[in-house]
Amino acid sequence: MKAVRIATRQSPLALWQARHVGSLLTQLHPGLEVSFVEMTTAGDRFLAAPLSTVGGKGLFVKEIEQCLLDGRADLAVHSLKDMTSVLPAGLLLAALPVREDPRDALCGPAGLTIERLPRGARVGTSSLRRSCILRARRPDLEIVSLRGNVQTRLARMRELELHGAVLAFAGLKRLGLESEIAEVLPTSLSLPAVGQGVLAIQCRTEDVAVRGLLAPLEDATTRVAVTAERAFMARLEGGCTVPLAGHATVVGQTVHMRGLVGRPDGTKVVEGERSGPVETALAVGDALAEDLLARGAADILRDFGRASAPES
Ligand SMILES: NCc1[nH]cc(CCC(=O)O)c1CC(=O)O
Repeated sequence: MKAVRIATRQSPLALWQARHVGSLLTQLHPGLEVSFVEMTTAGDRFLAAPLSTVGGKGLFVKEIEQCLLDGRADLAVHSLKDMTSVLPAGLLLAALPVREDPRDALCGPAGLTIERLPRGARVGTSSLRRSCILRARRPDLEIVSLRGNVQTRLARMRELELHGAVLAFAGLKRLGLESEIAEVLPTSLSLPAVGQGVLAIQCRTEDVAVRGLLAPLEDATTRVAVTAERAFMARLEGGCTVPLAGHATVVGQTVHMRGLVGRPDGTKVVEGERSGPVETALAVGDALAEDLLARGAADILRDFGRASAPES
């Protein structure tokens, strides 16, 4: 292959991620020509409405996938976190590179921590998961909805004079915005979203040439963690406007996963964990979902689940 076209959204984070994969590919395959097909997706066009009411996280991904299916591009780079558990026929996640730091980060003035937020502080986030987790820990906090790309959210945080805002560490790091971070939240405090920090490189299943180019970017450990996390999400997606968190790590030959389902206001949180050999990653995620369902997640899904998926 002499040239590949990479489909991407036009947000600064999406462009950074696509260019990053483009440069990894040219390092691996000297002489390969890389070009970019930049798209504005429905998710980018309806920024004013809460994501859960305009069709969910699949919105950022569907048009890019159609671009691949139509042959207008050869591969796409997504944030795995933005992808639903079912992929369209004919496409696959050909490579999952080494995961970036999956933790959430509290942005705001230096020295700020979740513990030090004053009573009744106003904290920005666009995610049901982050709202639920914050409120469960600090019921006095007022959660203010922040939408849009990373820079837009930080600008809104200042405009609205919020005390702070919670964003993904990975996105801030990629954009060189680490100086905005006051506290990186441990996963024990803020359990990450399924797939957070992982880049998903997608192509047509039948395109063996592109699959060959992408193969060296694959990280086996990331694949194991993602397999557990996405099995967990798939089992729970029946009610997808519900706060959901799931994070797996691999130590030696064991995959360990924690998961959480909660009420949006944080008044109830069902949490659990599960471990098993790496070859059983799918069963680990699935069994953890079953366990949470049996211990109260099914009630939460029944009360708060709707047809569309939230941003996580
Ligand atoms: N929901 C938007 C989104 N999708 C992926 C990331 C961060 C990068 C990643 O998780 O890989 C972000 C920004 C955020 O949540 O702050």
